Amino acid sequence: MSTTTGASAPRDTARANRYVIGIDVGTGSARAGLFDLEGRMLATAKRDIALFREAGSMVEQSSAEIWDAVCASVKEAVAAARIDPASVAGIGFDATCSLVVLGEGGTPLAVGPCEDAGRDIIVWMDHRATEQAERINKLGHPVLRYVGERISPEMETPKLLWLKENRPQIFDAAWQFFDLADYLTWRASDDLARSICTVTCKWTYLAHEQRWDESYFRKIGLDVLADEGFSRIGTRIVEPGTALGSGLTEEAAAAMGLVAGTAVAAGMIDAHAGGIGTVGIGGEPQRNLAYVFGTSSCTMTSTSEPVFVPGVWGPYYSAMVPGMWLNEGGQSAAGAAIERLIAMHPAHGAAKARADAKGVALPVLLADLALERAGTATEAVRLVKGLHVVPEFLGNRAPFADPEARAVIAGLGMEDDLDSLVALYVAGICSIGYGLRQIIEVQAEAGAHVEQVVISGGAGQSDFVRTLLAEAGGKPVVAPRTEEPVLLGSAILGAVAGGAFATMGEAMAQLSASGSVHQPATGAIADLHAERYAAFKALQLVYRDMRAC
Ligand SMILES: Nc1ncnc2c1ncn2[C@@H]1O[C@H](COP(=O)(O)OP(=O)(O)O)[C@@H](O)[C@H]1O
Ligand SMILES: O=C(CO)[C@H](O)[C@H](O)COP(=O)(O)O
Repeated sequence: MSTTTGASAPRDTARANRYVIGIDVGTGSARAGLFDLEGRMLATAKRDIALFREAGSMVEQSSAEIWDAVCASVKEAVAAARIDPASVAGIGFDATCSLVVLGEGGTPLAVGPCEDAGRDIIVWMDHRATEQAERINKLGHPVLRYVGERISPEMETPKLLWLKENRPQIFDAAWQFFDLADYLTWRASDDLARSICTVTCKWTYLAHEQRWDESYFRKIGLDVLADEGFSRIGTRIVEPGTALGSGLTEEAAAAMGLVAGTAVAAGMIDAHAGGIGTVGIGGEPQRNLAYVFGTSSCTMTSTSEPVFVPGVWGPYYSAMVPGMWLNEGGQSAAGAAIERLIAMHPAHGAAKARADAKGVALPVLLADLALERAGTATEAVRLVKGLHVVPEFLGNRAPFADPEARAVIAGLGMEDDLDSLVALYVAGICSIGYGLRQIIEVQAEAGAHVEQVVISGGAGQSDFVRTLLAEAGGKPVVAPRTEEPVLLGSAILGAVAGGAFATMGEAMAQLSASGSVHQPATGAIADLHAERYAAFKALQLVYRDMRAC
């Protein structure tokens, strides 16, 4: 699928007819967006990518498939925009924080028991390393202060430990372990540099001290990585947006339909690219909480000084906005939780057929139906009538850092009609908003205050969702001007690497702007959300106490 828009040429002649490309690899798809140097997207293209699930919370992907999807998307976007490939100043990559395992010469290695080398990625949402994470947490090493006190099984060191303990032949044979974004920049440029963003947020690199902590690796049982001088996980750590190697290799350029030597930027995790594409709004990143609502959700808060919030990842130095500290929260399942919630309802099949016939995704159809039935997005909460959801199907990422938390649904009846499915959908979206509110409150108590939420991600494109999040979450939700803030964030990296802007700060300030603003609820609707938020917290708590039996 690709789309083109008929934007007029940029006013600044030095910047006219020069373009940048952003690539975003989410959980479900790889996408490329081609932007001019005023932040307008001229074309985009997308390829879906496969996800393989196995018993034991295992979720795997293929790096070769993802690379091919990236190249095909770039080629299609460039062709759709009808630009001269030589006018592309730079290319940036973001991706989910999944672990790629490659053997000598870059050959894929099977990460799981199915022994399929076509599955060489342990996906971020894979919880196979929960036991390893728990063991690491019990050791209480000081680096854990910089991951919100508790390492998550979604991070890379527990996953590496799992590989070493469960698939030692693969662990030993591995030539490089990459975060997915770093794998992509290596494929593009042949440069093994890692991004500060990936290794600080997911691998325990201490960016504020510019070092790995050897004692951590030794203490948790990954001493071999320290013995090797970290050569398999990264010895050159660079700022996102740094120009890598000599730009695109001949091979990568041919696969993408671009010119060899085109600047390739050190990349970022996808949520962080969403942050870069949005927090520059208003010129004061610390006022804005970047909320990236896709398969998962991420809350990205920037501060000048480190703020330690137990249960919220970080503080990470310079991992998103250069020179600022980052706290990262959110939920492991957000869009995925809504999908799971509605899939359980008896009317799901019929509703899905209706959505397919209209050519829209089911959550989009349900949002339209809720709006139709309620009259306004604000009134939609009244459709919910006693239905409460805690959507923690894949644990609580923040503020409890509890991967074993589970979802609660209260108030179900025998209804099997479309209206009750619509109500369940609305209750689910409200609960995503209550989870956001809980993180904002806990962070504020610790000293990280935000004034507004700037939204990105696939689910964040819906005005209905934005309004409900503002009303349930209790903060204004600002939609960026661009319809693709994550792709824009990634393109900003490419623009800096290509020399179109001197710094990330300059590029962010010039290319991000706000669109619509959705205000928190007032009056009776605010009271209703306050009551429902209290119910959300009560259910969360009561289930935590009873889940062992
Ligand atoms: N209106 C909506 N309401 C709820 N969820 C939505 C809506 N639109 C999209 N989504 C969800 O957003 C997710 C896709 O977002 P996207 O950012 O493209 O995903 P990713 O980058 O994780 O692959 C899916 O889980 C999808 O169901
Ligand atoms: O952990 C994360 C960021 O730190 C993300 O949740 C992960 O990368 C998946 O992203 P998405 O929901 O966009 O597919």
